[in-house]
This record gives sequence, structure tokens and C-alpha cells, in this order.
Amino acid sequence: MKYKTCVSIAEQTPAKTKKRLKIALSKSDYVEVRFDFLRSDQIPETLELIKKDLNRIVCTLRPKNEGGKFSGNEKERIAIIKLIAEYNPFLLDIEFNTLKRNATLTNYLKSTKTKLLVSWHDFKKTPSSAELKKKITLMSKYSSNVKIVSTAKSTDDSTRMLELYSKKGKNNLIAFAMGDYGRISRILCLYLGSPYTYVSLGKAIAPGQFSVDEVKKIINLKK
Ligand SMILES: O=C1C[C@@](O)(C(=O)O)C[C@@H](O)[C@@H]1O
Repeated sequence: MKYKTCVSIAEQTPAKTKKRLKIALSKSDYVEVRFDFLRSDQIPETLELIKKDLNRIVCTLRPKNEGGKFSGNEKERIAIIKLIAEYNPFLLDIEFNTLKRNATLTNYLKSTKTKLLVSWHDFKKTPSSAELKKKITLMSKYSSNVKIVSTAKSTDDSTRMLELYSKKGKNNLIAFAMGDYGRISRILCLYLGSPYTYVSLGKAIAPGQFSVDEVKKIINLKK
């Protein structure tokens, strides 16, 4: 069993994105490009620059109300999401709330056979097991790739996220917790069936993220 990583890249220019991407791909199975850190008008150029590697890239355009940096309006965001979909990336990360609100977009992405990663985050807490399970059921309607991320304030919160793997069924589930108490879940999720874990190239872009080198050292302990 190979435990896989996905380096999150959040750069502010197309050239820097390309440069970091090269380093990230040399160290990691997958890379997430956080397009919301770029200006909207730089995104088409960035896509052109990185298109040959998109089969290993998770594309994310996170709005501000979901913890992201995208500063344009929702109409503009949807147009860019559609543009990204045209490049047929490894995965297109779309918030559960976006799909729920926008049936037209959901149908469009279905018609283009875009591989979706449906995501949901709680930046403040870890909901109850019942709430989390309900959320996963609803999210699974949109894709078999489901990512649910909470914020742990205790070890118990972290464990509750990991318990979700026991009922994961056929889903490609990614479930872990952010924050210091969640750090352990970023490693253990791999051993419970997560297709990969999010890491940084050095500077964490989310609370509790390890660097790719740190995670590789841990994974390699068991060889
Ligand atoms: O959903 C996630 C996970 C993440 O928030 C993390 O905690 O590592 C990092 C984000 O870039 C990514 O989209």
C-alpha cells in the first residue's frame, strides 16, 4: 500500500505557481493548486502554463465564505470553475454548498464528466458524528470523491473524524481535522483509507498541515 500526499500550492503569480508546481510534483503524488490565491485575470494564463500536469492536479477556487481568498463575485467564480473544467483536471474541488445552491452548475459539470471532489469544511469546530455522517450521505450524491474537514479542539474531535472511515463504503473519503489536535488525523487518515493527505512545501497553508518531507519520513517508518 502506497500512502500518498497532495501538496497545496497557494502562489500569487502564474510564474511562481509553475515554479512551485515543478518542485511539488517531484516530491508528491498529487498537487492542489489554490487558484483563489491568484487574481482572476491570471487564471487562464496559469491553466495554460500548467496544463500538461493537470492529470495530477486538484484544482480549487475557494470563495471567501468557505475560508478561501477568491475576491470576485459568484458569477465570475462559476465562469472560472467552468473554464477549469474544460482542462479536465485530476480532480476539481467544489464546495458542497456551491453544488447544492447551483443546480445549473452541477448539471453542467455532470455533462462534461468532470471528476469532482465535493468538499465541506468547518473552520471552528467538529460537529457530532450524526451530523458528519448525514453530511457525507448528502455529499455523496454529487460524487464518490468526498472530503470533509473539521477543526479539532480535542483528541476526541480528531478521533470522531477518523471514525467516519469505518462506514465509508465505496466512497473515496478524505476526512481529517485541522488544528494542532487534528495533526494526528492528517497521518492516520492514510492508514484508514484516505486516498491521500494534504501537505505543504514548507509553510503550512492550513492549520496543522505537515510539510511533504515530514509526512514522507513518517510514512517511510513502516517499510
Ligand atoms: O480542503 C483542503 C484541506 C486543507 O484545508 C488542509 O487542511 O490541509 C488545505 C486546503 O487547501 C484544501 O483545499
